[in-house]
Amino acid sequence: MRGPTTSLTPPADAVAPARHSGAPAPGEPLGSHYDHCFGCGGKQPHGLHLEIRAGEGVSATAVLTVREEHQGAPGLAHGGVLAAALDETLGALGWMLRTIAVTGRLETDFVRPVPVGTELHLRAEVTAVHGRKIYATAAGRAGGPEGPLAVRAAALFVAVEVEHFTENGRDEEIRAAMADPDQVRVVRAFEVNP
Ligand SMILES: CCCCCCCCCCCCCCCC(=O)SCCNC(=O)CCNC(=O)[C@H](O)C(C)(C)COP(=O)(O)OP(=O)(O)OC[C@H]1O[C@@H](n2cnc3c(N)ncnc32)[C@H](O)[C@@H]1OP(=O)(O)O
Repeated sequence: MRGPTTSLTPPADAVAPARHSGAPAPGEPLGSHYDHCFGCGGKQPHGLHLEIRAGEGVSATAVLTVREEHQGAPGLAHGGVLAAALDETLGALGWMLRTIAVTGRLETDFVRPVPVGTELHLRAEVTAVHGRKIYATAAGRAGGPEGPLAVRAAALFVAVEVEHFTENGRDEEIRAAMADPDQVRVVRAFEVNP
């Protein structure tokens, strides 16, 4: 039996990504997809609280300020926290395509250590689309958008229906999410994909 293709190189017949006509203008916040999300949720006390903004084309940006609670070694960020920030910024690209998509594969290179207090400037972009598969890359630079490269990632996201969440999530949270008009608006925004 054949498993999933794990290559992060788009196939030859992949197409260029198309920015959705309803995507926010470059610089505008994309908003959180879920209040309790570890990456972007405003109501998640343990979260990264990333405010992700639309970029040019099919790209997005965010700034992670590395805090004490993000440490993995004395004074240095934990790699898993940095990978989560990359994953979240990449995940927000779904807003630019108006497609609900989840991470299938995330490959991360940790290029240099990231001290507590660093402002890590993240930028993610979709590079290609092949059916349900969305190929994307991301980078995190220390101190500014042109600062030294600290982390980078290549990823494959897979487009899913809202049932991916309703059929797999815990009932309690699903019920609460579907009773929240703001959350329903988020889902509707994704469903309108002409
Ligand atoms: C009610 C509330 C609503 C809330 C509304 C919120 C909306 C906005 C949510 C946004 C959220 C973002 C948040 C941050 C990003 C995360 O962190 S997402 C969380 C982490 N990711 C996950 O939990 C995903 C878990 N994995 C899965 O569910 C399934 O494996 C997947 C990824 C959906 C794929 O399963 P599938 O749908 O059965 O697809 P499948 O047919 O196996 O594969 C389709 C294609 O993808 C390829 N593929 C699949 N997996 C892989 C892989 N790992 N590597 C390479 N290729 C792969 C296959 O080879 C296949 O390719 P082709 O044969 O078509 O060429």
